Amino acid sequence: MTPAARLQAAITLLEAIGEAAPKPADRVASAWFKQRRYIGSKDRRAVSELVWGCLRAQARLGWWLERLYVPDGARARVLAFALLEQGTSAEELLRLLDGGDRYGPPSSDAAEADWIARLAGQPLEHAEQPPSVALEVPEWLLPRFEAALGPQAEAELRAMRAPAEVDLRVNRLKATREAARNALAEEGISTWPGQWSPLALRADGRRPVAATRAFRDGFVEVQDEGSQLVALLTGARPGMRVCDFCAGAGGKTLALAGEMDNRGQLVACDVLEKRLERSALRLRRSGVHNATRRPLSSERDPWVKRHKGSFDRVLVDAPCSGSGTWRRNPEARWRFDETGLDELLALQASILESAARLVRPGGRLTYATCSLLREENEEQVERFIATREDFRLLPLAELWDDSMEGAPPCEGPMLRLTPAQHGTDGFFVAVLERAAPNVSEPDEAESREEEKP
Ligand SMILES: C[S@@+](CC[C@H](N)C(=O)[O-])C[C@H]1O[C@@H](n2cnc3c(N)ncnc32)[C@H](O)[C@@H]1O
Repeated sequence: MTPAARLQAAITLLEAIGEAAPKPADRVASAWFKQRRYIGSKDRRAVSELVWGCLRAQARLGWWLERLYVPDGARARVLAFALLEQGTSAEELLRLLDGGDRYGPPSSDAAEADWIARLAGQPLEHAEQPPSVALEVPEWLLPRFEAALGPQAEAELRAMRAPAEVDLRVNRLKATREAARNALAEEGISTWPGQWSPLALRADGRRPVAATRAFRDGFVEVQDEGSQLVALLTGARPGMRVCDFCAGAGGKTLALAGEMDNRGQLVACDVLEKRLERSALRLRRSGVHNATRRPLSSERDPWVKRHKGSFDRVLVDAPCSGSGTWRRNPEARWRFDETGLDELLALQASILESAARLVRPGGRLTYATCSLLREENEEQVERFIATREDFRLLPLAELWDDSMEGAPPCEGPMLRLTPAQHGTDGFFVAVLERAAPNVSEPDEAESREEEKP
């Protein structure tokens, strides 16, 4: 592809992402590239870099376009990004636009040539941008980040603007970390051990791991190191009965299965059956034999009542704002509002309350999110404990020693991981233990009501 054709491809893809909202950008992009198999890997990387650059700089680009009275759109954004962040000069850009390349963008008019000349040489981040623009965070959310992260908020939000590393989790059922690392190296993929998880490998990210034999043979899965820690801290062990209550496409189910060494029972639940189905192939590839999938009508599905008190471990990887994963899904930050957050908070509380019923006395309930907001994390757990005398928070340091080497990365009973501090996506984990019998569940009466026809 010529540089001009790459520009045009980026404009078209950015437009497609905008039109397909709220569909996640990575899904739109992968379908878009699939329909254009003639685009080679180098060009694909260059186009993606432009598009993801624009998504990461959404607010700052918008600020610049508004300042120069430029009508907003995919073309303006891609061109502005090339000028502001990629160091393309105005002359170079105009040469590309006006060079008559049949696969390039249509040539520029006088108004466009004028703003291109004025924008060239400016920095993407400007001292006059308000903090929410410079830090790429919706204005209403900034105070919540500050409340959660204190003086670290700015550093974390800056870290969240950058792309994430490619993390892999070694599948214990098929390989050791060393064996997986060697297998990947033989296929030209360099990796190095992660900092926290004993199963983590960090890849250089320039070659697609999913195309390797090591991946197809189930030696590794792509999974952020923070997500690996959530699964490890759940403390699933061979022979246990384990429920992954919000299993989605099975990212953590796979990790739990590895910890169980294929022994015991693992049940993956979710309200989205299609998402749950996507885990089937991954479970097969990973050689997991002890997992079943259980679609739920809601968190209060009668299945929960029927299986109350029967699981040693229950993981609630709750639906959340995803505010810890903006490095991977930069567009997600603009796609939810205060009402959406309030709805999520109510859902999280309800899921936690219902999933808690599944835990046997002496068993554990793990609550996790990929959010950094206190409302979704510490406050949910504190509210739950305040109403449930039969659950107590387990100290993280103890749980950490059971599964990890080295000191835990934070103090206190709950774990919060952040991109700037830990090099992972933002995650939150709290593990609660259910007391021995004779403390009755407060919602027993209510759940009996539910079962009436
Ligand atoms: C953070 S995602 C789970 C990601 C998954 N555990 C993984 O590691 O790949 C949260 C999941 O909760 C599911 N969910 C939403 N509402 C639910 C409910 N009421 N009961 C159970 N699961 C629910 C969503 O469909 C979504 O798949």
